[in-house]
Formats: sequence, C-alpha cells, structure tokens
Amino acid sequence: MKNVEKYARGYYMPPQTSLKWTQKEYVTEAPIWCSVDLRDGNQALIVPMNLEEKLEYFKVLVDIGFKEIEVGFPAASETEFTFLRTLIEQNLIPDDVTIQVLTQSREHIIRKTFDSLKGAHKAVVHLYNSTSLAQREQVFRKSKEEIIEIAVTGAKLVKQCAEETEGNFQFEYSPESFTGTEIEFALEICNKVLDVWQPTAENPVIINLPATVSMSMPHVYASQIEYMSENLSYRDNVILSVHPHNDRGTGVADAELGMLAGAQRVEGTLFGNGERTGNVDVVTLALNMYSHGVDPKLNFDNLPEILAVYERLTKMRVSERHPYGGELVFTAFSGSHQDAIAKGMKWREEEDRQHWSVPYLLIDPKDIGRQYEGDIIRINSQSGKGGIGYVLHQKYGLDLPAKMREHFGYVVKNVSDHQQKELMAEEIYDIFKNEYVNLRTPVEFVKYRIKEDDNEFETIVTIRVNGEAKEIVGNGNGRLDAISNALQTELGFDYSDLLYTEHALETGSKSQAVSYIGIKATNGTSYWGCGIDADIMVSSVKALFSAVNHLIAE
Ligand SMILES: CC(=O)SCCNC(=O)CCNC(=O)[C@H](O)C(C)(C)COP(=O)(O)OP(=O)(O)OC[C@H]1O[C@@H](n2cnc3c(N)ncnc32)[C@H](O)[C@@H]1OP(=O)(O)O
Ligand SMILES: CC(C)C(=O)C(=O)O
Repeated sequence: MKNVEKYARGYYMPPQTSLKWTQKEYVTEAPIWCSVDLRDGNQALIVPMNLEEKLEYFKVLVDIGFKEIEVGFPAASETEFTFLRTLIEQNLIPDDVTIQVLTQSREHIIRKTFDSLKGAHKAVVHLYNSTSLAQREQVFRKSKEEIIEIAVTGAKLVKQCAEETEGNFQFEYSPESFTGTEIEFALEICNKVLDVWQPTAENPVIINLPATVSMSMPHVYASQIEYMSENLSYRDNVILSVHPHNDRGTGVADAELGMLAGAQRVEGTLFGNGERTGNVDVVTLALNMYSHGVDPKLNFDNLPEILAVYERLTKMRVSERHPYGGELVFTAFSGSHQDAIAKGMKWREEEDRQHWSVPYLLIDPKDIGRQYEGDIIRINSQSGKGGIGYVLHQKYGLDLPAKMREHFGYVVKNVSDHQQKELMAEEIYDIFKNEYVNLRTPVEFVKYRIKEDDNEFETIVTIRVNGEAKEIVGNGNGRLDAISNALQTELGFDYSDLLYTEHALETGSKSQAVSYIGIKATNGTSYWGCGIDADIMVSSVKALFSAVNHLIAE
C-alpha cells in the first residue's frame, strides 16, 4: 500500500513493564459492568433514540442485570435531559441500579448535568477531557499543564455541585483518548483528579481508561492498564475501568487483557454498538466468560429476544457472523462439521454428561435461547450424510441406516448443487419421500395374502406393473422372504443381502412403522428403499418395492 509510512508511530508502552497479566489464563470473576448503550451507543446512531425508545432500552438493560447504566449526556439535548428526568421523577430506577451521566469539563455543562440529577438517590457523574498528544496539539492547542487545569477545574466543580445537590454521587474520570496519551502524562492527570476527589473506601472513584481509538495491539493496552493499576494514587479506593472501542477489531481482546491486567470494571454496549466500529461488545465479553465456566453475572439466556429489541430500537443490524448473537454462528453447513456435531450431540444424549464439549460449538446454543433445530445444522451442497441424517432425525424422527444415509446424502447434495440453494428441512423430507417412500413405478405394491405352514410361507402378491394389475406367487422361510422371492421370479433378476431395519414413528397421535431395506444387485451395487405404514409388515413390503424400483431403474 502506497502511504504506509504515514502511519508509523509509537504506542506509549509503560516505562517499566511487568506484564504479570501474561501469566493469567482467563478472567476468573465478572467485572462491574457498565452499559454505555444509552450514551456512547446512542450518540453514534444515525437517529438517536427518542424518549420512549430509551425508556424501553433502559428496561432491557435492567432485565439483563446491569447494575450501572450510563443513561446519557444530559446537557446534550432536550431528549437526553427529559429522559433522565423521567427516570427520576417516575421512579423507574431500581434500588440496586446506579445511573451514570457524562459531562465535559465545562462549567455550564457540569451545572446542567447536576440540574438533570435533582432528586436522584444516587448517580455516577462521569467527567472527561481529552489528553492525547493529537488532541492537545490540534483540538485544544494547549500545553500539558493547561490540559491538567481543565481536568482539575472540572473535578473541583463536580465536587462542589455534588456537595450542593441532594443525593449520593460517585465520581468517574476519563482521560479521553487515553491510548494516544503518553502513559506517564495519563497517570499524572488521573492522580491530579484523584487528589481533588479524595476517594475513600465508602466512596471510591472510578478511573476509566478508554481506548477511545484503539491504536495498538491488545498487549500494549494491557501493559498500559497494568502500569496504571500499579501506579495510581489511592489505588485501594479506585475502581479501575476500561472502555475499549473496536477500531482494530480488537475491542474484546483489549477488554479481556485489560481485565487480566487489573481492570475491575468494563464499559461497553450490547452487540458493540458505538462510535465508528463500536464500543466493546458486552454480550461477547460476558459469554466468553461463560464459555470459560465463569458466571458473567449478566443474563443472556434469551439472546434472540434481546437482539430483536436491540435491532428494532437502534435500527442497527447484527451481522450473521457476530459472536453468539449472529444468525449463523451456531450453524454448520459443511459435511464434516455436521457429522462431528451430530455425533457429539448423540454422545451427549447417550449419558447425562455435564461438561460441554460438542465439536465446533463453543457453548450449548440452548443456554442462550437458540434452538438446535434449524440453528445448528443447515443443508446445502457442502453438506454430508451426517447433517442430512441429523435433520431427518430431529425434525421427522427418521433414523436411516448408515449406508442408506450415505446414499441419500448424495441425492440431497445433488439437488442443492443443481438448484444452488440451501434446502430447508421440509424440502429434504420431500426429497426423501419422492426418492423412497413414494417410489411406486414401475412396480407398485397393492396387497398380499400369505399362508404359513411349519415356518414355510407361501404368498400371493397383487402388484401393478406399469399400471397393469397382476398377481405373483412366491415361497420363503419368512413373509418378506416369500414376497421378495415372488418379485425376483416375476422380474427375472437376482439380488441378495436383504438389509432390513425398522422403527416406530410418532406422527401426531398415531404411531406408524418405518422400514428401510437395502438390496445388493449381482454387480455389487446397493439400492435402498423405505416404506411407511401403520402395519409393520406392509411398511417392510413397501420398502422392498421401493428398493427394487431403484434397481430396475438402473
Ligand atoms: C469519546 C466520546 O465519546 S466523548 C462524548 C462525546 N459525546 C458527545 O459529544 C455527544 C453530546 N455532545 C453535545 O451534544 C455537544 O457537543 C455539547 C452539548 C456537549 C457541547 O456543544 P457545543 O459547545 O455546542 O459544541 P462542541 O461540543 O463542538 O464544543 C467544543 C468545545 O468544547 C471543548 N471541549 C470538548 N470536549 C471537552 C471536554 N471534555 N472538556 C472541556 N472542553 C471540551 C472543545 O475544545 C471546544 O472548545 P472551543 O469552543 O474553545 O473550540
Ligand atoms: C467519554 C469517554 C469514556 C469515551 O466515550 C471514550 O473515550 O470513548
């Protein structure tokens, strides 16, 4: 690419790197989650949510289990202000939920923010100003000292307003654009703000270190978080928070490594909505944790419902490949994946197995409200017998013998390949019926009579050959054997190795028998048939005729 030299830059690695976080395998405890959907997510929407939409979204967040929710930027607009007033005046904030509001470090904005908070029992007031080299030089055109002054002046005013306003206020400070800030300067400015706020064990201060723009690889961010965690003043009374964005596609990695490095709190949004490429996706973070056997303390056991509300209110779309929520993320189309999943699911059914280890599926889709049927195995020309057999079994209760499954697999693949489309379960079942169950030409079974004498059977079978009715006669040491012999004599060719299986099939309140029959022609080729009937013997005879019709057609 021609302009690559434009982008060479340093990443502000800490002066001493201890990298203790690299020794940890996974996050062992849920962080304090703070949803910023209604603020950072909302400010990035083409049309920000209206009052009713924000109220509905707030309820969804509460139901998921968020205990901290940044509800907006009250000084930004009338809707934002009114939303906050509605939450407070209509008493819509549960006792165990703390709302959070964002403010720039500007006097009129801070004062308006506190106006919006009147009557709130408790709230986090979140103050920010940009600290990065780029913002200092280009946006603010101020020295480091002047930038510290903005933060400290704002922090003092926030403290004063909190003292003048009834309610319990906790403070949060973000050195916005932290990842573009020299790490020692970020530490200095945070410590200056902490000096103003004087955090205590009863009222700790949140220091939030945003990857406002994610610039470096995740290990750099983690090293920065660890450095801040180890060097912040009042550390015991500071809650260290991360707020990653997803510019490099590493928002989740940033948050996870950030937690390993000492972050106790995470700010993010559902499905990663937010500025540009979005905020970190809390659903993915929480369910990643769940997949490690750690309770994330957020409830996503009905993710499809949450996703539907999210898409309706934000008018954003969750991509098919989005972790956990995406339509296709538990779906296998390809044969070998389907085969392994179908076998893995069967292995689970055989015994009560606690530990989830089904190949290709990170978690059990059912745990987050996804269905097996139609969700995990879908059929196209990349699919194989395992998946096709699984669909027929799950949806229609058919349990094809292994060899027949193989034959039918190719039949289905052929249809899908030629039609260049995915086949739904109903279509597969139709192909199955046309291929075997309804195959009645050239020879159609009509009825049979049978006599038994000392385990010797003699039968007269009524058949129709190319539409013409006739009776054929045969003997054998079993009913099916006798009928098969009658057919072979009439048709004048041989087959052997009659392979027969059957099982019951519940259709509505009625039970039917399904029989599968495989026959081998003298040239070694196998042919398969299936019959379904309330009478088990009739189902076997129909299966035999279906297999024989395949043989004749060759
Ligand atoms: C990374 C983030 O997501 S931060 C949050 C961003 N979210 C939003 O901005 C959404 C809501 N914002 C708004 O509605 C508006 O920006 C308002 C109401 C807050 C402010 O509106 P306005 O004053 O009209 O405009 P604007 O935001 O452009 O103001 C820019 C001025 O504020 C200054 N400023 C910006 N951020 C801050 C800050 N955090 N602290 C102090 N000053 C700041 C700028 O330097 C600029 O100063 P100048 O007037 O001397 O040039
Ligand atoms: C206000 C801060 C935390 C922010 O939204 C960001 O830096 O992305």
